[in-house]
Amino acid sequence: MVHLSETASEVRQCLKKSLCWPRLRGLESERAQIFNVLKRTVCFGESDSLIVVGPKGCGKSLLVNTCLEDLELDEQTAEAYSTVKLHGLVHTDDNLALKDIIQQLHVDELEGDRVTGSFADNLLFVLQSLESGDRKSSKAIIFILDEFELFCDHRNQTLLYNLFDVAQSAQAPICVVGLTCRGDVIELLEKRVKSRFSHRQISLFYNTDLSQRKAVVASYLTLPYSVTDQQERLLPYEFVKAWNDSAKEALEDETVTSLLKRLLQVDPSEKTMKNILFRFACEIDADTRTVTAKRLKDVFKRQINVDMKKDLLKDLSVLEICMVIAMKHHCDIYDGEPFNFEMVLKQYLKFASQNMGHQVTQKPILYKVFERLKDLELIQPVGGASKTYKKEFQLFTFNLLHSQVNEAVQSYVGLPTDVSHWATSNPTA
Ligand SMILES: Nc1ncnc2c1ncn2[C@@H]1O[C@H](COP(=O)(O)OP(=O)(O)OP(=O)(O)O)[C@@H](O)[C@H]1O
Repeated sequence: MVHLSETASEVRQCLKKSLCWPRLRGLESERAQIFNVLKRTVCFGESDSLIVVGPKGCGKSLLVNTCLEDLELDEQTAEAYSTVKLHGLVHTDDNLALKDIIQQLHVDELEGDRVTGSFADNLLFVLQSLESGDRKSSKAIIFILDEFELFCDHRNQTLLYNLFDVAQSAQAPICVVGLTCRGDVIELLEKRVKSRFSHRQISLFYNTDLSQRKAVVASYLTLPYSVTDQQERLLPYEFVKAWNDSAKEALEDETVTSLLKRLLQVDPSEKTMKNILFRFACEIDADTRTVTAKRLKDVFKRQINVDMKKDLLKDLSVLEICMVIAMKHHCDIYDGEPFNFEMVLKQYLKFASQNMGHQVTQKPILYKVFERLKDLELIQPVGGASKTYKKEFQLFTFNLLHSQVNEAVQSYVGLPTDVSHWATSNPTA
């Protein structure tokens, strides 16, 4: 006789397991592309470099880790390479990175030998210490640089320069793979570093298709009929069937669908969605026999209500809110086209001259406000910060939904009435 709490714990475990050990879905061509680059380095000693660019939580790490697993399983490449993983938030300077490279390559005994040489000498010495015979028989090294853009802040970009230099001049068989969220990352590279980079770039995007998102949620909520590991099976077939059927049904619920849609608009990253489902899994108790739409609604609503941007908007000053409204109006008029400070200023002045008369704020102060909104990431530069334009003409995109602005305006305590009227007025009228 199976106890109800044991069933609940088994269900929790199954769901958490599938949430924690994801398998890559789709991205076949990107996977093949990265795998081929890595394989060429490992099998033929062809050094290379590439950067995977995509927004947070879109699957960059999962994609690269899957390619590394593929490499491990491939008979031709197994054990013929070493992997070094560095992270921009951990390896905040090049010496820290070099120390970790030495540790990860298990060549610690070399550390004392070359402490007097330059960084480049030391790095090359470490890489060449793994060589044996000709280039093809040397052990290849795959460098994974997560949060790649942070390595660009290192002094003189020495690590990047040396890694790309080794890769380009084929001094040792290495492949440098950078992972970053910044689409303008190439512009962050110094000229001499940029010229050594292969310019191989792979871009990933969020999948915002609602029916595909539903299928993903369903796959995470589905319990397996057979347990593959050695555990004793506790869940009866009828229970699993009822659970899986109820999950499908709950996902067809109208409110659940609209909540999923809203979440895709607010935060399309799969990471967030998985966090919500993880919470759902944690809350499964002995009374949970099926997936109900009500439970799903509860967890999704809780997450959607924790809208960070909404919280940020709540703390803005009236002037900052005015600039946000001016941006919203610009987007309404020009159909979401990017804007620069001068364009937003024009919208603001149109309103201020009609409603505030003598209180019109000076341009330098408004520019400071604009910069603060940029620092809060409520607006985002198009194509990175360009040095060729004056900063007032740098183009930005609006990172807020109109509904977020409207809600913030409605809930703002003490906002002047003319500002709230302006927020809800039709700018094209
Ligand atoms: N194509 C996909 N297939 C399966 N899972 C995915 C896919 N894309 C994203 N995910 C899920 O999203 C989560 C985040 O993925 P991952 O950590 O690889 O993103 P990332 O782009 O590296 O994020 P960050 O920029 O924050 O480092 C993973 O747990 C993974 O389960």
